[in-house]
Amino acid sequence: MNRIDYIFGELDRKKEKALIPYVCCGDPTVAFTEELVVKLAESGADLIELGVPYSDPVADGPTVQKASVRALAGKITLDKIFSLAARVRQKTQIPLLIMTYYNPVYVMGVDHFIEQGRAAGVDGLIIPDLPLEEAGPVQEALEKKGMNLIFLATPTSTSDRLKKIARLAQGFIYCVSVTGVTGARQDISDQLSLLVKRLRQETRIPLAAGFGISGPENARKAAALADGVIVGSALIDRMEQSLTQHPEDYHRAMKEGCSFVKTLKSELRRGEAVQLAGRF
Ligand SMILES: O=P(O)(O)OC[C@@H](O)[C@@H](O)c1c[nH]c2ccccc12
Repeated sequence: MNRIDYIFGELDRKKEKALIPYVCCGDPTVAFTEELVVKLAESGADLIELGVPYSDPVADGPTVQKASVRALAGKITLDKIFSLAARVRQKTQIPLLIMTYYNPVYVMGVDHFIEQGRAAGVDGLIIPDLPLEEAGPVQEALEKKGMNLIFLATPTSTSDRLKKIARLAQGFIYCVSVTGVTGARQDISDQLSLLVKRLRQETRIPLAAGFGISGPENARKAAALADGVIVGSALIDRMEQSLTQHPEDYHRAMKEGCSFVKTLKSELRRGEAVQLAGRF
């Protein structure tokens, strides 16, 4: 069994929801990301999204864009990200997902990219701009290495599309909770609840909600609907603020990030959120 299925099985047994932080690799340095990922795992994160910074993003909101600019300024590369993943893998068994636009995969070559990921102990890929219709070869290549392709479903996906996603999905489905770009928001929209209901009619695979989760309150709401939550911008915002107030105090920024993740996870351990989900 791969690490993704294993962790969702464990969470189900413990009646907990998954917390999936997104980190932007190399923001502000590779060493920071490396230590951060290990500490997030110790702070209650269940899976980690390792974001590949990209200069021409499609769905990144301002926070993720700024993080990517910082990482690119620090000369982050795919090779550095694979070796970062490999070093993290020496220290923790947390499932690692590489989140990247398709272009870097295409340029490196699908097989080579996947082989590098496998060697580094990566468990799956999330490729938001890879259309379902063209995902077949990538998914097959991943499958051969025991890795998963995580699909995204959005509030605007048609029923036909949701059916296809449900049929092909592995690991979990990334439920985009809003129409728009990434970034912390005040509240969880009704769109998420509808999307989850629609997907639930098609599949029992775990559903993780992302886009706009900004704190304990709306993490709990999202977790009441889905099996897990993905948090990117809100985590990056906290560390960025800390670094603005205390320049170069990386240790402090990392601590802030970890205590945020601890707070979020404690909401996802609460029984009431779990009962509402009704996966089984
Ligand atoms: O930042 P948010 O609103 O918490 O959402 C997670 C998101 O940042 C992360 O999963 C992500 C970063 N870039 C993306 C591009 C497409 C889809 C998702 C993403």
